[in-house]
Amino acid sequence: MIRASNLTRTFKTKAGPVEAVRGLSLEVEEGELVAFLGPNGAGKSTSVRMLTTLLPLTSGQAIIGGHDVARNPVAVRQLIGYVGQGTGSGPYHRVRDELITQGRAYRMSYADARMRADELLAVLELEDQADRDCATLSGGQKRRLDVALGLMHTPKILFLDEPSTGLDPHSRANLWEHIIRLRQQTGMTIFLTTHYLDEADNMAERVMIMDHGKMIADDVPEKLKADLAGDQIRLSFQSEQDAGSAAEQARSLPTARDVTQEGIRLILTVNKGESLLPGLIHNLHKSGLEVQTANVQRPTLDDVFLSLTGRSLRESAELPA
Ligand SMILES: Nc1ncnc2c1ncn2[C@@H]1O[C@H](COP(=O)(O)OP(=O)(O)OP(=O)(O)O)[C@@H](O)[C@H]1O
Repeated sequence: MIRASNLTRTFKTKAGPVEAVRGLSLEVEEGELVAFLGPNGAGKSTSVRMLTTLLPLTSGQAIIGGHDVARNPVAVRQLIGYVGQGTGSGPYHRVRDELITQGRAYRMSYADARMRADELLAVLELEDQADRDCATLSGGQKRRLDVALGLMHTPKILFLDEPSTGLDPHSRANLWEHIIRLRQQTGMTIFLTTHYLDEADNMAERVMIMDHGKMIADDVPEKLKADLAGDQIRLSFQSEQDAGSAAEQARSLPTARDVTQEGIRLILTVNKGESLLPGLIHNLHKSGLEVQTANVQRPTLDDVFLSLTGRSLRESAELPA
């Protein structure tokens, strides 16, 4: 559905060229929900804008639904919906009218546009707001309207650029409920960029991580976490000496990637921590080492980014509170 090979985009600025995207290749199949993650300035928006025909490519090729974005942008635009970072609605227009105007821009008849607008108002639970000015909507309602605007022409692929940034947790969850329901109903392909690691982790079937204009990881979240980060088993002992002896024993485990001792505490980075823990405690007990406390921490996508780049995505993304 989406295929990009070797995409680059260089901006000319007074301070010199900025290589925002440096050889990006990716593939997204029909019906997939893919999240594009990366810190500020990684090149996510620039990539999405190229894929959606909004920005010319410096080099490379992008094919969307069989159409080349550079050669046949009109056909691509018919296939895709794009919801950008800023709100797309005019403040003094009524919500339903705004949707109808959008439909008319896609050459729908007034009757069809009106019907589709009412359908989307229902799906996105904006019926009660239909006759209100867009300016009076809450942040969450505005974002839902933006999504509805992007869906007026029934696109096969929806691009969402940071759809939930700035929304409170309740509105984020609500927006996601709507997006997931829409997807279940239509089987739409969804490509989104986000700063929210939990959102990418929970919602997306596949996560692509971008850094400095390049793709540095592309896989299902569970696999990225297992392969690149691993679980952390945290144990504590009665004495530093016991922790030291346990560390020695733990280092001989074939699946232990890292063993760190901090006083009476031991941190093991391993594969499949939960299934390893009971046997580990049993073996330590047999050696006369009593574990006082034990827990397993599952990795996050931030741990994946950290293991790939040595930086925390959370910090470099300057997340909103
Ligand atoms: N029109 C432009 N002119 C010059 N530089 C630009 C332009 N647009 C983007 N850039 C630069 O390209 C790089 C990538 O920007 P882009 O907006 O694609 O990143 P991003 O990953 O989407 O970041 P964010 O998460 O902050 O939205 C940045 O260094 C940015 O300053």
